[in-house]
Amino acid sequence: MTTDFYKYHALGNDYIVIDPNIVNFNLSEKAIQLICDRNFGIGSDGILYGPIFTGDKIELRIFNPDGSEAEKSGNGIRIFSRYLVDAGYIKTKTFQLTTLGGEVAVEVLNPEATLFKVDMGTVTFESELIPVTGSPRQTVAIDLPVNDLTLKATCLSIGNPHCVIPGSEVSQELAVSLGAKIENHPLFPKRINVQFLQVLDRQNIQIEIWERGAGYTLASGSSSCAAASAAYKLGLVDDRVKVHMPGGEIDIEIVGDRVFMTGGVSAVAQGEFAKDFLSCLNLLID
Ligand SMILES: N[C@@H](CCC[C@H](N)C(=O)O)C(=O)O
Repeated sequence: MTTDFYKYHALGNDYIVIDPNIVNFNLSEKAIQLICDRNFGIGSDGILYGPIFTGDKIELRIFNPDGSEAEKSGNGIRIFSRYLVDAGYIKTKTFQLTTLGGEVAVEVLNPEATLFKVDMGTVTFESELIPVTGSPRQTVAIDLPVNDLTLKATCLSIGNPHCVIPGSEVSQELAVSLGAKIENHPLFPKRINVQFLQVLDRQNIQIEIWERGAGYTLASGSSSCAAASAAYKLGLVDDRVKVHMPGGEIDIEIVGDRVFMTGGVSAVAQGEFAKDFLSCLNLLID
């Protein structure tokens, strides 16, 4: 059997790895949508396409299930790092990856390669860099009108854009009812990932997530970095925070404007595309 794809999850946030060094496969928007479809395809919260070797860099491309390309993904980076170790590309404890959202530094924390620490890069609250429309400003506790509510949102970029909304309680219902409206709000020209944040104490936060291009997900690494950074900026938490999500927990450390994320990865499956499925995919490729 040849292996066309690998599937992993990080706290229930599942990704399919497609390695262009193995599969010569043109990933059109429609092909991505079909592969990620939970009824007509394999099903996942996204596709990790790589490694792409350019000079001494290892590039990773990250796709959402709607076919859009994301600049960064925290769980995606840990999953892809696990794949690089599993596939024998990486034999060192530390290495760098290049994403559209910048360079990240990865550390493999255990011999089984199930736990990773990632330097996710720097956070910015500057509206032009996220981006958020309107006059250039720091987007900390800004008004966000949605339906007949005016929410208080803190927006930031850690390579990809996030909008964090603190509240006294969070739930899946809240994320599902407001997520798509906020993702596609006119304030956010590149759309946005949304986190509903409840501060449990100064070292623990709970979040519910609505991901740009993916919808409701059980966990998100960049969302964990964003929610912890927003809570820290608002003075609600310390610089080390455990982020609780429906799928599990991630540890975040904030050092100046840099954010470090520590969390696990689990392998799920590896497999071959069936002939029927390949014919469907071929029809979707130009
Ligand atoms: N699940 C991810 C985030 C994936 C990208 C995101 N949907 C976007 O469009 O920016 C994570 O773990 O960070």
